[in-house]
Amino acid sequence: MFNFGKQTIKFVIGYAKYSQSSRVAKPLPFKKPKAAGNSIQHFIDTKQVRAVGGNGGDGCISFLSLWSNEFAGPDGGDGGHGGHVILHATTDAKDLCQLPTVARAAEGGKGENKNCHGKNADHLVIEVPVGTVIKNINGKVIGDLSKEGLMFIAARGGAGGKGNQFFTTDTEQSPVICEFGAMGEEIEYLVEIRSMAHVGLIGFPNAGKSSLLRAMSRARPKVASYPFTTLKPYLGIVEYDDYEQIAIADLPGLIPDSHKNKGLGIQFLKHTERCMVLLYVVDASLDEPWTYVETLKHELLQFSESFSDRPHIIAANKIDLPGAIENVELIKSNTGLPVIPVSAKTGENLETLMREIKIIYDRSKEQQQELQETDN
Ligand SMILES: Nc1nc2c(ncn2[C@@H]2O[C@H](COP(=O)(O)OP(=O)(O)OP(=O)(O)O)[C@@H](O)[C@H]2O)c(=O)[nH]1
Ligand SMILES: [Mg+2]
Repeated sequence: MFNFGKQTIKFVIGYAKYSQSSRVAKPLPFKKPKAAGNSIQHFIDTKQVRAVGGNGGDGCISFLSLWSNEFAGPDGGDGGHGGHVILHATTDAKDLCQLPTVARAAEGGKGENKNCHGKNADHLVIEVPVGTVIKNINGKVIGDLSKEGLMFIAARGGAGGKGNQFFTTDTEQSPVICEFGAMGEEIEYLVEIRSMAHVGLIGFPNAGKSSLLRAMSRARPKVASYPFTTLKPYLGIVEYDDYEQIAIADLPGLIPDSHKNKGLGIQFLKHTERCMVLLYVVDASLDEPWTYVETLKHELLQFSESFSDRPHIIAANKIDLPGAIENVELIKSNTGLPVIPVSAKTGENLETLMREIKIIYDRSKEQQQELQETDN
């Protein structure tokens, strides 16, 4: 009926044979379990990196010899340029895990005869999160990738060497010299992320910072009744009716002498350096809670003087506990700062706190815009 070619018939027969033999049940193949050892990925926010630019390709010494012209002159081509190492800020990257400890760009290709130019190497472009700061080995800031798309050339590649054709002059028609490709730069950097939160939660351990962030946003930082539950900064986004989104950073707790590396130290405060607003969270149910605010302020100033003029308010947390509400007025009178009594547990007064944050945020945003306009 059908006009099958010879080959097609062979295939059909072969298939039938295969399906007959596959009727025999076989056990499922053994599946190797996944390694459990390194399945946890840590958030990497600082890294020391050695950036090495690619070397340029060497020039070539060559002389052209044609059937009609045995001595047709020098034709050694130039070497290609080495690649740069470039850091590129993008919102796709979340931490510095893509940044290798030694970032080495490719070398340029060698020059060839017949004046062939060596291949220019591709640049090594490494994606880092927006908010990455690049410091030299002495700790001085030399690059700040604060906006999406900004790039930083960490190490330049070497230029390609010239071939002997380049050195031909009126008096020297057959130069036997060429250049080596230049070496790429090799520079060490300290790279760190400064998160771009708008509001930073500052407080003693157990004050209820993580609980507040949980209550205000969809972030789910760990909450527990022991100190130093939060070991790393945690970001949450609060959405408002006007579609404004404010990023709030929950930070590890500060204690007296944190700047002397007590507790978890103060290095994580680098994440608050860009916060527009600081929210001091104090446990209002404790005795003399205003003294905690003074300590927090002192520790912040030990990290950076820039915190002195940062807008800040106090959230007097845990007002559901006995004795807390009486302390609110005392905190106000002792610190002279705006105090908002809240309870992260019951959600009492949270709306007032969020409204207050928005007002201060809007105000400082306007101030920043005015400053930028006057600068321009
Ligand atoms: N009663 C009451 N308890 C609260 C409130 N807020 C937080 N807590 C409790 O306080 C304890 C500490 O809360 P966390 O949110 O982990 O405190 P933290 O400031 O993030 O602490 P660290 O991460 O250790 O710095 C937990 O047991 C919470 O349940 C509150 O408004 N009322
Ligand atoms: Mg916490």
